[in-house]
Order: sequence, then C-alpha cells, then structure tokens
Amino acid sequence: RPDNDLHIGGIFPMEGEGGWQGGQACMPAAELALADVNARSDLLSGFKLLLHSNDSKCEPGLGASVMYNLLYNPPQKLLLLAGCSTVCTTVAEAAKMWNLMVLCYGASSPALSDRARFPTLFRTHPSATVHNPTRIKLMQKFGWSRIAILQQAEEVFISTVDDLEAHCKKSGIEIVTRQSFLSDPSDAVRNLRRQDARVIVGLFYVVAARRVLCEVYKHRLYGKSYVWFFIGWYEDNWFETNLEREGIDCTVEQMREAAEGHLTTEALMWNQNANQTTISGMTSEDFRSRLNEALREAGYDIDGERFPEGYQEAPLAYDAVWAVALAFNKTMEKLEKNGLSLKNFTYTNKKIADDIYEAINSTSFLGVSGLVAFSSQGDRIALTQIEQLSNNHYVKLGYYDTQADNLTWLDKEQWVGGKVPPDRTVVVNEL
Ligand SMILES: CC1(C)CO[C@@H](CC(=O)O)CN1
Repeated sequence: RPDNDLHIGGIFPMEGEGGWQGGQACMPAAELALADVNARSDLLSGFKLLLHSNDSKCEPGLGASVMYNLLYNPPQKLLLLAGCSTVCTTVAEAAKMWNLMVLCYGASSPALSDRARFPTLFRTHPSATVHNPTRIKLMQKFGWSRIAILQQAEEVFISTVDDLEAHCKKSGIEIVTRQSFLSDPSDAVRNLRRQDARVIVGLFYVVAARRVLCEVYKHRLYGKSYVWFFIGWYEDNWFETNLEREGIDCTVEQMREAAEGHLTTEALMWNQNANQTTISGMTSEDFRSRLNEALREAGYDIDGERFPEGYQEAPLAYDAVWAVALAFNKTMEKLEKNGLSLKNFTYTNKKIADDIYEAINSTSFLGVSGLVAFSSQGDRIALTQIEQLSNNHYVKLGYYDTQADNLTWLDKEQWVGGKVPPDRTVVVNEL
C-alpha cells in the first residue's frame, strides 16, 4: 500500500511556569478535528492527515528544539501548528528556511503581523490589535475624544498601544497621557489623576489588573465620572479572587466598587450563532459538548468547572486543522493536474510551498470559531464582543464587525451616575 500519510508537526504549550499553557485544551481540540477531517471521504481522498505533537511549555527555546526534532526526523512534515506568541515568533521566523507554513492557533502578539519577518505565518487567533477599532467605535458612540492609556510594560501591550495611538490620531481622539508600569502601578495611577483622565484604556495581564484596580479604588478614579476599558479575556470574577495570595490590600467589596461599570472588549472565539451548522456539521455548542467529553476522558473535572487552560481558544485550534485540511485538499487538486501530489513536497520545493501558501491565503469557511479568513498579513479576521460589569456580572452590550464597520448594539449599558460620563471636567457657567 503506497504511503498516503500526510504529516504535520504540532507544537503545544502543555505545562510550564510562564506564559499560556493553552495546549491543555487546544491539543485535544486539534485531535478532534484530525479525526473529523480524516473521516470525510470528500477531503484529501485516499490520504490521511497525521499530527506529530510535542510540548513547548510556551518557551521559545524548547519550541525551537522541538521544531528541529520534527524537521530532522522522518517522516517529512508539510506544515507546523504552534501556540504562544513567543514560540510562534521563533518557529515562524525559522520555518521559511524549510518552506513550511506555520499556523498559529494561540498567538495574539501584534508583532506577528509582519510578512517581511514571517512570510509563511497564518493565525486563527486574532492579533491583540483587533480590540482597537472596537475601542475607537465605542469612544465615537459615547462622544469621548479625550482619553488616557494605562499599560503594563510588556511587548504585546506596547505594540497594541502603538496601534491604538495610530487609530486615535486618525479619528481625532486626543490621548492626554500614556502611563506605563512594570509591576507596581501606583505611580502610574496617581499620574492619571493629575492629568484629570476620565476615559482610560487599561492594557495589562490579570495579576497586574488586580493591582491596578486596588490603586484605582485608593485614588478614587472610579464611579460616575470615570470609564475604564479592560481586556475581556480575564476570568469572570478576576477582580475578587487571589487578593490575599497576591498581597492586594483592598477588600472584595472595595474591588467590586471600583470595578462597577467598566467596559471590556475581546475577540469572539466561539461562533455566536449557537444553532448555526459549521463546515464540520457541528454547531459551536455541539463542539463544546464533544470537547468537554474529550477533556473529561483526559482527566479534567469539567463539571466541577475545573477547565484546562486554552479552553476559550480551543475552537481556534479545531478550526486551524480544518484550514490545513481544506488548503491541502485544494493544493492536491491543483498538483494532480500535473501528475503530482503533496507527497512530492520537500523542504527545498518552493513551488509546492507557494501552492500551499496560496491555498491557505484564500481560506474562507464557517468554523466553530466563526468565519475563518486571513488578512494579507496572515492575521485572523474576527468579530469582537463588548461587555460591561453591572452588579458584579458581565452583561453583553454588543458586537463589532470591523471589516463591515457594523456595531450591533443591545442598549444594555448602565452608568453609575445615570448618564454617560463626560471625557473631561464640564464647567457649567452660572448665568
Ligand atoms: C486571549 C489570549 C489569552 C491572549 O494570549 C494568547 C497567548 C499568546 O499570545 O501567547 C492566548 N489567548
């Protein structure tokens, strides 16, 4: 029997100290997709897709050595799947030397949107810059043209804020101050008060977010005269957990009071229309049930709400495998016209690599994570969701489709003072 296996490498962050261990849910999701595409007789007819997985621990060095093992050991690989921005940066910068496409299911760094450095990179995970047009849209909706920025000094937030500044300039929104901090936000928050900041965009990881919120409470930078934009992918009760362990000297009540009313933006990773059948024949809720089953078998206590890391991003990994299978299928059809197949691919065969690139570049299908399509930089085109914390739970306020400039608004927003807070001190002239 001729060898009709098509091999791809999978680099998953499974466990480690730093970064994101999203491989815990993303690897099972990728394996579900592998089974589904191999079960389809109308895809890669006669060929079988095989995934060779390894743990990167979200460390670029280990990711690089895992990549070399995949490439220097048979069988020949056709493409690499990877997660974590740091690992994707290393793998995607090197992969071009082997004419390999890299599909990242868990990388949000804006630095990856760079075809000069990463000519073969595609990602089903949107860049962190996907929040920015949504933030601008909300500022325009509520008439805020004077804002402040508070950020943690991390590469992903620095490049996201650079992009936000560019959007603000284009939209005539003034940034009165841009404060950044390494790990202690107290000086930065104090400076916000000095600059009379009222509408503040906050960009930091969740541990830093708790420190910021307690400082906001102490400096009374919350309530009816302030609006905070936070990132929406923290866990729902992020502002009232771990306070003791992280030395936050605010009580749960104080944190809740400071958090009341803040807005969040996040990229949609689960197809919103829960009844919509996707390319796999499943709805996103069907996918959730199958993923939960696979995770229970892997030993996770899903019913006890003990979710593995990467659960939120699992649809991105599932759809990444579908994007590969569909692109290989398209490439196979093209090669067969010349009596060739993907089995003819070698690490020095740029021609076939270009065919695979073209096929991925023109991806467009409805996956469990929504419409899967890439920008010319290989970035995932995604919808964003806007929420607001009201009485301690997040309320959906709307969705934004940047491509169509279409804001779906549910008119659910509540303001502490009963009206939209102004972006500056309003002087009322006594007549
Ligand atoms: C939304 C988040 C948590 C952003 O970081 C991604 C990981 C990374 O960019 O390294 C995973 N998804």
